[in-house]
Amino acid sequence: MEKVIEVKNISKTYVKRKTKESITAVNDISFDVYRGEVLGLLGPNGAGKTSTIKMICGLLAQDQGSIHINGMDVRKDRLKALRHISAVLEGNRNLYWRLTVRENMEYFAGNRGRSRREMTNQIEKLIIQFGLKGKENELVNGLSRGMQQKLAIAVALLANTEVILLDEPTLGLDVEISYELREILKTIVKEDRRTIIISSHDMPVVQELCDRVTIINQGTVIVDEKVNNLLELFETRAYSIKLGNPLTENQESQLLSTFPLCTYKRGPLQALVEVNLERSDDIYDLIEIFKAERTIVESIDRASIDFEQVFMKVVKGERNYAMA
Ligand SMILES: Nc1ncnc2c1ncn2[C@@H]1O[C@H](COP(=O)(O)OP(=O)(O)OP(=O)(O)O)[C@@H](O)[C@H]1O
Repeated sequence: MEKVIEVKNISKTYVKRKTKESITAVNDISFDVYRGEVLGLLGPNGAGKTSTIKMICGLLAQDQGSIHINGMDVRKDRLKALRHISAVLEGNRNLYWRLTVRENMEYFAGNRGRSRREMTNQIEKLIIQFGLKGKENELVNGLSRGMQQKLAIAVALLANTEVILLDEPTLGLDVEISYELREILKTIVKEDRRTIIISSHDMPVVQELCDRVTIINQGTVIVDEKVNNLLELFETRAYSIKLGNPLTENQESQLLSTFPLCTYKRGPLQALVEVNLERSDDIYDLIEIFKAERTIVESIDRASIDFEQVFMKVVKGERNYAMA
């Protein structure tokens, strides 16, 4: 597969003006994005996602390292490289507030070698796809936040660039709009096969849309893996164990010290342990804890897991999330 975006060893340190304190937001990050791939750029607050996206679209200069888009250096060949990118950044909408929905679309579609008819057809298609029908002649100013966000993404698509960067596309939207946007993006991803980077805290969006994720924490990459592989890996390790009698206090504290990320739910007569067994030997440690007080194990089942749980486990630093 052909690399469209190549991020090599980039770093960025900010120096606070008042205190002169320096903050390393990005520390030697590298990753590639291949043609037609949807990459999720994830990480907890302050991990360095927005800084990374801003460097990719040339809004922020890295201190070290290089970024190439279709082989063009974003710093040295800036204009040529940026011709391939459209970005929707958080809180920085690519829209004119005093123009209507349709005027914005027509303005940003530009010509880009397309005939007027072709452009009008694409605008019509996006108006329907993004649920903007009936709003075409309204000023952006008066639209709801969800509508503005949908229009911002539609406008980014209209530029017909190969690369689209979406920073937190569903942030601050209510559940319904967020779901609707996710479904629209799903169709676009399937139909268009553009190369997309999505930075998001919205794990259902990531699970549904992304082929691969790069997870960063404190400015460095901690995981770069296909979404399905990560889910599979954690699924094969997640167990749900039903106990016929609750654990003693001593057993409970041993369980939580051996498996700090497990959950223990105690009922009056029964109990449930949900645990991730990272190494095959872990099962023996677990059984030893139950055996010590002759606890009845009623069943051991594989637990289902979603991407939100995978993300939390990776970020909280389970001992070994690398692929076996
Ligand atoms: N202009 C700036 N000046 C000083 N520090 C900054 C600046 N921009 C970002 N930072 C700091 O750099 C670190 C990384 O910030 P960045 O916005 O890239 O992270 P993020 O992963 O996008 O976070 P979030 O999910 O909260 O948006 C944070 O500690 C942030 O406070």
